Amino acid sequence: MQPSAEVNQRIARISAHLHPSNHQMEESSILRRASCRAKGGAPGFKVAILGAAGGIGQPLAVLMKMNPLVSVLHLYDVVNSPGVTADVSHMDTGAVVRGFLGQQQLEGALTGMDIVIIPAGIPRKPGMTRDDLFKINAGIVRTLCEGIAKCCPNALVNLISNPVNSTVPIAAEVFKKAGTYDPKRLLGVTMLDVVRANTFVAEVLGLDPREVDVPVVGGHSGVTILPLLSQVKPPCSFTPEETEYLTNRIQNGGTEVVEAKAGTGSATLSMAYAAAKFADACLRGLRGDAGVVECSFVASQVTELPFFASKVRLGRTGAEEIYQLGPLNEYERVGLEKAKKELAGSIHKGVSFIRA
Ligand SMILES: NC(=O)C1=CN([C@@H]2O[C@H](COP(=O)(O)OP(=O)(O)OC[C@H]3O[C@@H](n4cnc5c(N)ncnc54)[C@H](O)[C@@H]3O)[C@@H](O)[C@H]2O)C=CC1
Ligand SMILES: O=C([O-])CC(=O)C(=O)O
Repeated sequence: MQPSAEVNQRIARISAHLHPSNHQMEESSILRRASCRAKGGAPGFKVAILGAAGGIGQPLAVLMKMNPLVSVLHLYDVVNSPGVTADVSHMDTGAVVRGFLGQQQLEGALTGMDIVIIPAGIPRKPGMTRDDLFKINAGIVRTLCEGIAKCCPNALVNLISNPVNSTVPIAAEVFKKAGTYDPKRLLGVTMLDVVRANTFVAEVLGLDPREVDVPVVGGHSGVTILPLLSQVKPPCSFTPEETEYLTNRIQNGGTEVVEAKAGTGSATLSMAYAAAKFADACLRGLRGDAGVVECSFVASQVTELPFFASKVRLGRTGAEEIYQLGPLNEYERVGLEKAKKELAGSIHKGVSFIRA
């Protein structure tokens, strides 16, 4: 017996879905959406990941697909996004997943998004500083932010690509140029420093890391990463040796992973966890939850520098309140001066990249 026209159509649809060529990908996801009942109607937020096929992007896509606050998840990359999308889309969680490949699909990836998370760009190899990534990643961030300014100017941007101390100022300048800049909506992701600090401090204190809260301020590179160990919760004290050990370990956590990975990349799994934790905080803020506070590298008046990482309260419009640093001890005051000196140069480098 010959299959009916309807069955043939259904088979063709399934086949396009399972084997999407790069060009077919968007078309097949449109067919898929048209053929599914009641999908995409769930309440929730729309999230895009740019660089979704990378070391951070892939596990982050899994974690965001698991987040019940996400109703639509767009996965964009310049390579391999069809495979990652097909894979993640099979998870039986609520979010509808759509894939986008290459610059010509950037608009589709961004239109209508509430949050855009950016882990696009090259990672470090042993012997490199984060600033060594500037040459390549600055241009990538500029292009992606031009897309955001055009397609979703009101989205919250979670910027992960290094060097964060320069890429956040780059993004700000792109948005200013486009006339869409809202400092509350541009958030440099420094959450991994907090995640590491909580873990290392908990180890020293013999506590569960989930009970520990360490504010980490400044920026996201070397001495600009400044853990405020005098403000750890639950309240505790450290010997000078413990303070020195913890500060160094937190500041060099990224390098520890880069060296252990021996040329194959930098932190991806812990970073995906940290990025998902931060994005979840942003989503809860957007939903209107009270008291959502995390550290982030943002436009700031906490110091004389135009950008600085500190605790921020996340709300319906982004970083709605930026907290002062609070009382610092002598060790932290010296650290703050070192951090500001290096940060000033990195911020200037980012700003000049767009203004020059
Ligand atoms: N903020 C933080 O705490 C951390 C930041 N990072 C940074 O995150 C970035 C990504 O790291 P990994 O995922 O390990 O690198 P990766 O190389 O594994 O992945 C990067 C992805 O970006 C994609 N990509 C490149 N150009 C693109 C473009 N124009 N548009 C969209 N996608 C593009 C690549 O195709 C690749 O799939 C690096 O710059 C790294 O230094 C890494 C760890 C922590
Ligand atoms: O160290 C790197 O290059 C990646 C990174 O930012 C981190 O792990 O904190």
